[in-house]
Amino acid sequence: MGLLVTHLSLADFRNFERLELEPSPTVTVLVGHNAVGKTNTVEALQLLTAGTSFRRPSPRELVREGERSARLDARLEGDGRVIELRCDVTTEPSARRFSRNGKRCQAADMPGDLMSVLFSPDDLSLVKGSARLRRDELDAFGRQANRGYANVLAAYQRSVEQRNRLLRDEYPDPSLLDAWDASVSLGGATLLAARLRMFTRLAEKVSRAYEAIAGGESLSCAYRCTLGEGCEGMGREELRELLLERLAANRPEDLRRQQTCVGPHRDDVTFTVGGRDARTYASQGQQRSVVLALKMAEVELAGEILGSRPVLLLDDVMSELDERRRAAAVEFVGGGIQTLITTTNLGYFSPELLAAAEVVRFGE
Ligand SMILES: Nc1ncnc2c1ncn2[C@@H]1O[C@H](COP(=O)(O)OP(=O)(O)OP(=O)(O)O)[C@@H](O)[C@H]1O
Repeated sequence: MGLLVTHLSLADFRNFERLELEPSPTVTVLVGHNAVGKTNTVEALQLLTAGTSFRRPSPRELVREGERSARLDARLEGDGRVIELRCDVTTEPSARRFSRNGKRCQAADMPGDLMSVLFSPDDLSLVKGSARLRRDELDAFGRQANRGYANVLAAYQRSVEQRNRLLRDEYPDPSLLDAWDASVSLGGATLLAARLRMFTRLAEKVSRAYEAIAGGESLSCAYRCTLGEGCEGMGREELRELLLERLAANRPEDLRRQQTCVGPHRDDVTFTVGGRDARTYASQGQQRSVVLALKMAEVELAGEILGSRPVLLLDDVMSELDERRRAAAVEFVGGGIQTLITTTNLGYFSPELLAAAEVVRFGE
C-alpha cells in the first residue's frame, strides 16, 4: 500500500494565510479560477516530498507578501507509520529549514518516504526544448529515487565548475587541470552510471506507455552520451577511464572554448516517434503523448524502486491534452494512485471520476 498524504497544512505560504487540506487516498481535484492558489498547493506538496520546487523559488517568493515566515506541514500515513514532514521558510535570514518527525534534516533528505511525480504545462517543452530540460527531468527523478544521487550530482557539478574556472584563467596550470580531470571523471562516472541504470529501466516503460496512449505508434528513447556509443553496458570504472581519456583528448578544445565539453552535464535524451526524431518532427499531440508516457513511466518506476506508489501531481494539464490523451490520463489516475489534479474546469472529467474523487473548490 505505502504512504499516502493525509493532511496538508500551510501558513503564510504564497497567497495562503492558512490552508488545511485532507486529500483523498485516490483522486483530489482542486478546482477554481485563475490565481486562487491551486498551483501553489501542488508546489507545497512537491517541496515537502521532494525537498525542491519546480519553480525554483527564493524564500522571499514562498512567504506570503508582508510576512516574514511561512510554515508547511504534511502528514503521511500508511503501513502502520505516521510521518510528519515540515518546512519552515524565513525571509530574514533567507532560509528554508526541513524536518522529518521533528528532527532537522537537509532538503536532499526529504525524498525517500513518498515520491512525487509532477506533470505541469512547463513539461510540454521537454521534447523540443533544450537538452538541459531532459537532463534536469532525469536528475529530478534520480534525486527522489536514490538518496545518494543529489550529493553525487552536486559534487560533479562543483568539479565541472572548478575546472571551467581554471579553463578561463589566462595561463591555466596543466597540473591543476590534471587534478580537476581526475575529479570530474570520478564524479562524472558515478553520476553517469547511476543515470544510465535508471534510464534503461525508464526507457522501456516510456515506450510501452506511449504505445498504449498513441494507439500502437512506436516510441523509442535513447541516452545520448558525449562519451560516444556503448556507454550503457559499461561499469563505473570503465566509464571513469573513458571520461578521463576524453577530457585529456578534448583539452585543447576546452581551453579554446573555456568550458568542459564532455561529460554527463552535456548528455541528452532523444525520443524517436514512428522512426523519426521527435525533436524535429513530432506534432504537438505526439509531444504531449511522449511527456504523458514519460510521467506514467516515472510513476511505475518509482513504485518499483521504492516499493510504494508515488503521489501524482497533475497541475492544469488536462486543458493541454486532447480528448484521447485526456482519456488516457484519466484512466491512469483511476488506477488507484493518490493524485492531486488542478483545473479551472470540471468539464474535463467524466462523471464517474468526479463521483469517486474529492472535489475541493478554491476561491469560493
Ligand atoms: N509570496 C506570495 N505572496 C502573496 N501572493 C503570492 C505569493 N506568491 C504567489 N502569490 C499569488 O498566488 C497566485 C497564483 O497562485 P497559483 O499559481 O497557485 O494560481 P492557480 O490557482 O494555479 O492559477 P492558474 O489556474 O492561473 O494556474 C497569484 O495571484 C500570485 O500573485
